[in-house]
Amino acid sequence: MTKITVLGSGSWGTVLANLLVENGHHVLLWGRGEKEVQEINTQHTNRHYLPESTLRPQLKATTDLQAAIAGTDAILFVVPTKAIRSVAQQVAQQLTKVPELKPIIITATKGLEQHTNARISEIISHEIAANLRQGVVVLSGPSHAEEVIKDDITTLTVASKDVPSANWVQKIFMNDHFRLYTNNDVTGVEVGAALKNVIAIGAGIVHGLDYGDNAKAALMTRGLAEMTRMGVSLGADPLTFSGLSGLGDLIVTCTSVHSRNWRAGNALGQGRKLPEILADMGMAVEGVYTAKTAHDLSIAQNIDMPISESIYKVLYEDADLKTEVINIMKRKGQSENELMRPRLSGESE
Ligand SMILES: NC(=O)c1ccc[n+]([C@@H]2O[C@H](COP(=O)([O-])OP(=O)(O)OC[C@H]3O[C@@H](n4cnc5c(N)ncnc54)[C@H](O)[C@@H]3O)[C@@H](O)[C@H]2O)c1
Ligand SMILES: O=P(O)(O)OC[C@H](O)CO
Repeated sequence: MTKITVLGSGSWGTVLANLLVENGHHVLLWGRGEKEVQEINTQHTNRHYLPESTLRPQLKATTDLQAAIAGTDAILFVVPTKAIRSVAQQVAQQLTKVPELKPIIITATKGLEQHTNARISEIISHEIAANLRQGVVVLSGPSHAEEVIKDDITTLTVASKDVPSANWVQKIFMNDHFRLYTNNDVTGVEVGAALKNVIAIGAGIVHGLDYGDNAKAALMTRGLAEMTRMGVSLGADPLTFSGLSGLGDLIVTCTSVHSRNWRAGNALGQGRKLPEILADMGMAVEGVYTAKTAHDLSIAQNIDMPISESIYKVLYEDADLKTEVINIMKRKGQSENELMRPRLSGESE
């Protein structure tokens, strides 16, 4: 039987662990909260993150990282972006004690690290030396935990430069309601996954401000153009952005009430303040964090990202929402044919 370690007992980690149990694998879920781990083991629930769901009784959780990793075939990271590096360092410490283990590493986290602008697979590959593991595989796509836990139909992308590792991950996750496609464009998949969260905050803002469907379609389409521009500047294939990890995830995150990013934006549009929104959410809202990285990256790469930049200003500079919308509309006329438009210094965003 395949043994899989899942790191992060929040919404997505718990649901992916539960799905792997459903597929017949031996799964150990590692969490940092003793109470949460006890609840999963004894009541088969995780009420803070999944209030209405019951988990499979075979799913076991632990706070002991060494025990979670012992004898494992694969380690799946599902902690928020800001925790990835420190958790990867802890994992590397454990793997050094058992160098013969060499698990496949998987990540389902969506973000870009602040200050370094690094993608999740880059952080993990750097912190866990290649001699301690097999390939690093990225799992991404339109997938809300709230629907996967109900066995609703979901499709994802598994991206890796290591084809055997990607094929292995595709196989362990697939079943009649969970379908995966492989992709070798790791950069495109990870950049799309991270940047769509920023655009989803914008989609929530537009809804909260009571703009119509035209505005929502415009935001998603021009947001996708920004995501693609940035991805291509970092070496991604533009076609990846039409796939599940790009357009697919953008659609679900910009239109679903399950989305934490959309809900945060919607609350901002209705006039609530960010600290209060985040405190009430009690779950990762990755787009808030990624908006800062997108801002830094757009300067570093000299890439024009007016929508993401406006969202950054709303989040970090307390900019007025309606003024930002009007400023985007009043920008100089552009051609839709242009893929790589540089950031124009001094232009009003
Ligand atoms: N929720 C979803 O439907 C969903 C779907 C696809 C991808 N994702 C991505 O998965 C990642 C996790 O999201 P989530 O929704 O599960 O978040 P969440 O807020 O529901 O859970 C995060 C979990 O990580 C734990 N954690 C935080 N910092 C930690 C640390 N330093 N060490 C150990 N554990 C730590 C928290 O205690 C919590 O259990 C995010 O990048 C998100 O974008 C989420
Ligand atoms: O709830 P969100 O906004 O974090 O989005 C979750 C997933 O990324 C959707 O695919």
